[in-house]
Amino acid sequence: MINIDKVTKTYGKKQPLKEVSLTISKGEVFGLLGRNGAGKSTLLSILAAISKPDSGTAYINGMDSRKQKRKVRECIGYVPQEIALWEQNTVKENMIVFSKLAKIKASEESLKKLCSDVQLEDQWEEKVSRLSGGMKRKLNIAAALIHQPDILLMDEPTVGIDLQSKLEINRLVRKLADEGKTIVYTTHDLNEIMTLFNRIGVLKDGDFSFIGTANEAEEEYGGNTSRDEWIYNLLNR
Ligand SMILES: Nc1ncnc2c1ncn2[C@@H]1O[C@H](COP(=O)(O)OP(=O)(O)OP(=O)(O)O)[C@@H](O)[C@H]1O
Repeated sequence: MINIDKVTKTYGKKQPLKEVSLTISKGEVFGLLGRNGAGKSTLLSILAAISKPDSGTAYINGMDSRKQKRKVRECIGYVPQEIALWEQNTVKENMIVFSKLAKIKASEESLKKLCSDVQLEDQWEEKVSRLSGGMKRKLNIAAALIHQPDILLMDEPTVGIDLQSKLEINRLVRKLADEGKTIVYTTHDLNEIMTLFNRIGVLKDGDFSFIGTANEAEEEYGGNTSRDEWIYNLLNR
């Protein structure tokens, strides 16, 4: 469970987060939306205990992300926007390095199982530099799951990848939520906005301008306009 209580973050003259509050339940898939620069990655990095709020508190499973950084990181899996892998090593070698970094004594079998959960079993011995963009994303997701986190934070995990990988990632996200993991996921993808999330939240001018289901958003912003148009309005108004 995630409880964000009046979190503020300022960078110079910019204030992407102004006393933002939100509760996300266990097993929920929450779509974090907003225009470029709205503060989505800033909020994810605070939840991941990578950066600190200037004021307010983010509680992760009841723990203060600022004061109990190490314990918070143990229950968070973070998939960053930028793919971060050792290109000259194999999938297997990458998974072993990630498990060592996470200080987890994972068996080769369990690491391979995580890769097969993201349909990468055939690439186990393949060099990362030979993988497609979608495969690299899936490997980053498998790596984020090594320490069996309760919460998965995913920053645009499907941007710029092939349709098959995207659908596989979407299915995995729903499966992980069904198993009880809490997922916060940023996207600009219209289909994901409509179908993937239990709730969506739109960050605008430092706070949530909308929190609710996609259907509720459509009722509020839809009317006679096309889907593209009302989602544009949802993000911009
Ligand atoms: N380390 C930093 N130093 C200074 N400004 C920053 C820093 N990180 C983010 N910002 C600024 O804070 C604002 C929010 O950025 P953030 O990356 O959180 O937005 P975003 O919603 O994730 O955008 P995108 O959809 O483009 O990824 C932007 O104006 C950005 O330029």
